Amino acid sequence: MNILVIGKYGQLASSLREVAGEQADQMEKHFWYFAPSSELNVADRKSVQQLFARVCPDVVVNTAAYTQVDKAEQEVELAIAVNQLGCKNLAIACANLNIPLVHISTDYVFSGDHQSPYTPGEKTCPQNVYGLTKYLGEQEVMTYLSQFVIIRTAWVFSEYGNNFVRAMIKLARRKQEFNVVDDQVGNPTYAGDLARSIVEIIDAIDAGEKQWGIYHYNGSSSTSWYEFAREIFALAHQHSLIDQLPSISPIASEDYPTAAKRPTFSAMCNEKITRRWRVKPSNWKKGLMKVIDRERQDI
Ligand SMILES: NC(=O)C1=CN([C@@H]2O[C@H](COP(=O)(O)OP(=O)(O)OC[C@H]3O[C@@H](n4cnc5c(N)ncnc54)[C@H](OP(=O)(O)O)[C@@H]3O)[C@@H](O)[C@H]2O)C=CC1
Ligand SMILES: Cc1cn([C@H]2C[C@H](O)[C@@H](COP(=O)(O)OP(=O)(O)O[C@H]3O[C@@H](C)C(=O)[C@@H](O)[C@H]3O)O2)c(=O)[nH]c1=O
Repeated sequence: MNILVIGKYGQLASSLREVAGEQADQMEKHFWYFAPSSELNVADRKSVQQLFARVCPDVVVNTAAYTQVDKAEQEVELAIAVNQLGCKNLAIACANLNIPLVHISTDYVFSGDHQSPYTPGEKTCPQNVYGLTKYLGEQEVMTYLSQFVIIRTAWVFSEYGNNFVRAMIKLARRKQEFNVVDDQVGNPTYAGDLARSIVEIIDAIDAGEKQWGIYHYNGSSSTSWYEFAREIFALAHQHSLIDQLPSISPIASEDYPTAAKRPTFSAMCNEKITRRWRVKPSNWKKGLMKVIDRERQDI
């Protein structure tokens, strides 16, 4: 199959390149084309159509998004252009070619007032601009296309780009004391696991499977940002990535003011995606170890 991935240097796109590159059979079975933002602006309908005409994809994976949660509160138009209009352009281009779109969305479409993991059919109620624009992007995909797999994921981290794990490690090298919020709970997701699952879903689509719909994919257990930070530091210290364990204090969200409000609880249920597409949920603790290993190699 000709697989067109929208995005090349973002963290999920980088993990997809690594996973696809690692598996010899992937390179034999499929042709992977990764389009960076310098080549394709998803908000520009004409350039989307031109790229599709050139690559002639059999399936498209959209990893591109405006992902700066706090900045989105100011840059509303840009967030809408990428996260909503971009999805509309991709969905229409896929519909014209009669091909499926695998699109990535977020746990931030939910309000966070739940006590048990959100299932894909549950009511959405975004609390911030980023979450709202991602929700609107989902709606565009469902309006213009019938063949889609929307994968909502959460708290993604990896060896690449900016993410909470790498930010914490950087912070620990500069500061010995800081505060981390303890009243926001979610399921971290290792981008390498999500990438592997996307590859498996593409293989299943190639084999004729058509379970179109919305799915949730995140880590198999929940934690707070504070507890997550503690695990990051414990492992980083144990494996000599940082010299000293920093002292971190758990705080309430109201004591860590941010431009965007975040959901207090956004754990999502993996049951539907594991049953229908037979993928494994992310083992984020193993993923964390891989990121720490890579950081050590890079010292
Ligand atoms: N990071 C997280 O914690 C989470 C992310 N998600 C979702 O997962 C997906 C992947 O996120 P992640 O890899 O972390 O995000 P990144 O911010 O690391 O990467 C975003 C990507 O979007 C591309 N991009 C941005 N603007 C445009 C544009 N106008 N046209 C084309 N491409 C553009 C960038 O291009 P380039 O490659 O050139 O830099 C980059 O590849 C996104 O849909 C995001 O909403 C969901 C939940 C959690
Ligand atoms: C750096 C830092 C953050 N925090 C808090 C702020 C926030 O509530 C929480 C997480 O911060 P971040 O800004 O790294 O995470 P955030 O950008 O909110 O992460 C989100 O990104 C988007 C793209 C998604 O789709 C979500 O699933 C989620 O992963 O940690 C602290 O409490 N102390 C700190 O020192």
